[in-house]
This record gives sequence, structure tokens and C-alpha cells, in this order.
Amino acid sequence: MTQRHIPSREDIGRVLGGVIGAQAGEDVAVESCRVEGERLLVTLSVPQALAARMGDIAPRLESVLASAFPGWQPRVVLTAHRTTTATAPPSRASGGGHRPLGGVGHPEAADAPLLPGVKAVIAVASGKGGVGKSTTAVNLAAGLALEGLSVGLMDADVHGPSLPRMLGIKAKPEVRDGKLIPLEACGLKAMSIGMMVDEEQAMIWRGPMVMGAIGQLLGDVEWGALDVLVIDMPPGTGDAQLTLAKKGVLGGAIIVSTPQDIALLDARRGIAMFGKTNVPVLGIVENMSYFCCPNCHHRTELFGHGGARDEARKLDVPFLGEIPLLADIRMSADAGRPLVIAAPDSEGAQAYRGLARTVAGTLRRLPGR
Ligand SMILES: Nc1ncnc2c1ncn2[C@@H]1O[C@H](COP(=O)(O)OP(=O)(O)OP(=O)(O)O)[C@@H](O)[C@H]1O
Repeated sequence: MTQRHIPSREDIGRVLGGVIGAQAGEDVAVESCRVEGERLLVTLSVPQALAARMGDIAPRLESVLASAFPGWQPRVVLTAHRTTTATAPPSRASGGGHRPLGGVGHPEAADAPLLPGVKAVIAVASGKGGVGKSTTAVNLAAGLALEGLSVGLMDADVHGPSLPRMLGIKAKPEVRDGKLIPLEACGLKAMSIGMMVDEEQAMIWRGPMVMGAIGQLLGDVEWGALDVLVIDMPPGTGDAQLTLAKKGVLGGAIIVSTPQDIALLDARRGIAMFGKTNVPVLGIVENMSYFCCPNCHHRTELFGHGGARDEARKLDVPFLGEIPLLADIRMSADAGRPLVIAAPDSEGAQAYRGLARTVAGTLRRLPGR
């Protein structure tokens, strides 16, 4: 009979941190975690002042734990005997971090920078799902690393994290000194909610949970010194985008679109949102620009061609390049090795390397954070 993994307090703290952090933003801790048969009994201690406000959160925490730790029936109990001390963390008006839950996290000074060692943070976004944003983000990040930059890759697509699969990461991140240590793969430091919960699990998180999870991926991860942190955004213009924009860490955004009008319409919305939140749009990438037959090398423009370039011109944002539609791009992503690493001389890898060189040039011109 296979032994089930019993989640530790740290595991629980990490999973609940995203929820509690945004909901309460105060001194909440995993006091105990016990197993009784199938049941996972979790006691959280919260300051008295907060207990009343958080009274209805337990069922939500239970469902989050149930999807994070399949096979267990979680029961969450809130105890309200801790008082908020004078040294409680300052309010997170600065968009800062989270108080520890089960030892994950760290108190931050109100004006401490969220990512002190990171020179630039860029978001890879799309207005619409399925246009190849994650594939582009992973290959771009690996391409930037090949340009000699130290690169981190953060998966903010908390509803459908695909980064662990695309980088072939199966391990779970360690916690050291209260911080999550990113996993290293393909020359990148990577972190994703998908490393902590199974990719297949439905991530039916609502606004506050998404915001909390993103706060943790930024503030509770030991990113260390990086030239650039690439953030793979969820599609659309929702909570994750707003959270990141509000935290004021984004140095710029790259929009991925296919050449079709419908994708471009959504891309335009994405650009408008970044504009409203004062995040500079560094440019548009056209993905699935054309298909080149591997046998006869005939070029077919399946989704039309040049739409993103025209759109970039109309919107007065740079056009960053075209990525062809190629079977080896998909296969390498599925196999957990981005094409720029798996087949560096291939046509697709060369397209990503060109994109990485253009973006590296743009990064050099970004004002310091
Ligand atoms: N240029 C390309 N050539 C061939 N396949 C591609 C290309 N770009 C992406 N794909 C494939 O298309 C599918 C969707 O890509 P991806 O997951 O990167 O999209 P996405 O925009 O991040 O989707 P979402 O965020 O909605 O999950 C994947 O199977 C991926 O391998």
C-alpha cells in the first residue's frame, strides 16, 4: 500500500498563505496540524481583532487545502487567542509581503523593496488564452539566459500553471530561513504555484486568493540577484494583472498575440490595461506567425500574417518579432525542454534568440527600478 504524504505545517502555510495574506494581511499562523484517519486537522491562530472578520473563511480554506492535498479531508479551526503585538508588521499599503504562515514568509518594512536584488521585472501577457504566451515566456527567459543575463521566471498563471511542465520540473521548492527557494532548470530560477499543487487540480481561486498567491510568489521567494525576472501572466486583464501593476514592480510588459483579428482585439485590451496602470508596453510579439512545412519548406500563413506588426504600428508600440508555428516548439514545450535549449540551431530557436536579443536591448534602456 502506498503511503500518503502528510502535509507539514510549512506545506499548509505555503498553500494558505496566498489566501490568508490577502484576506487578513495580519498575524496569522499555522498553530498545529494533526492527522486523524483521512482527516487533516489544521488549527490557525489569528489575532482577536481579526477573528470575527475571518469567521467565514474556514470552508474556503478547507476547499483550498482539499485541492492542494488530494486524498485528505481538511478541517480548519481558527483560534483567536493571539493578540497583535506592537511589533506586528506595518500595513501593506506598499503592496509588500506577507506575515509568515507556518514559517513561510518574512515581515517586511513598509518601504523595503519587494525584490531588492532584481534589476528589472517584465510581464509576458496576452489578452486571450492559448496564443502561446507561456511557451514564449519560457523560451524568451531561456534565450535571455543564453545572452548572459541571470534570469528568473515566475508563473503568475495561478489558474493554469504550466511552467513546471514546460521546464520539466517535478520537485517541490525547499523552504530555507522562511523563504521559498526557486528551482533551477534550463539556466533559470523558476517558481510556480504549480510546483506546490498538482497542475491538473482545478484552480478555482477567486480574487483575494490570486492576489495573495502572487504576493507570495514575489515576496516570499528567495529570488536573489537577477538581471531580469520574467513573469508569465495569466491570460486576460484580471486580478493578477492588477495586483502586479499595483505592487509597482513591473518595469514593462510584452504582449503575445497571434495574427488573427480576434486575438489582436484582446491584445489591444491588454495593452490598454497596462497603459492605465502606467506599465510601459515594451512591444508585441506575433506568435504562430506562419507555418513552414518541415518537408518542402513551403511557408503558409495559417492565421493571416503581419497583423501584430500592423497593430503595433497603429498603437505606436515596438514590434518585437515573429515566431513561426512549428511542431518542434510544441513538442519541446511538452517534453519539458524549451526549444532554445533542446535544439538551439533550429528555425524556432533562432526566432526566440532574436526575440531575446531585442528584449535584452530594451532592458538595457529601461530606467532602473
Ligand atoms: N509557435 C508555436 N508553434 C507551435 N506550437 C505552439 C507555439 N506556441 C505555442 N504553441 C503550443 O500551443 C499551445 C498553447 O501554448 P501556451 O500554453 O504557451 O499558450 P498560453 O497563451 O500560455 O495559454 P494559456 O495561458 O491560456 O494557458 C501549447 O500546446 C504550445 O506548445
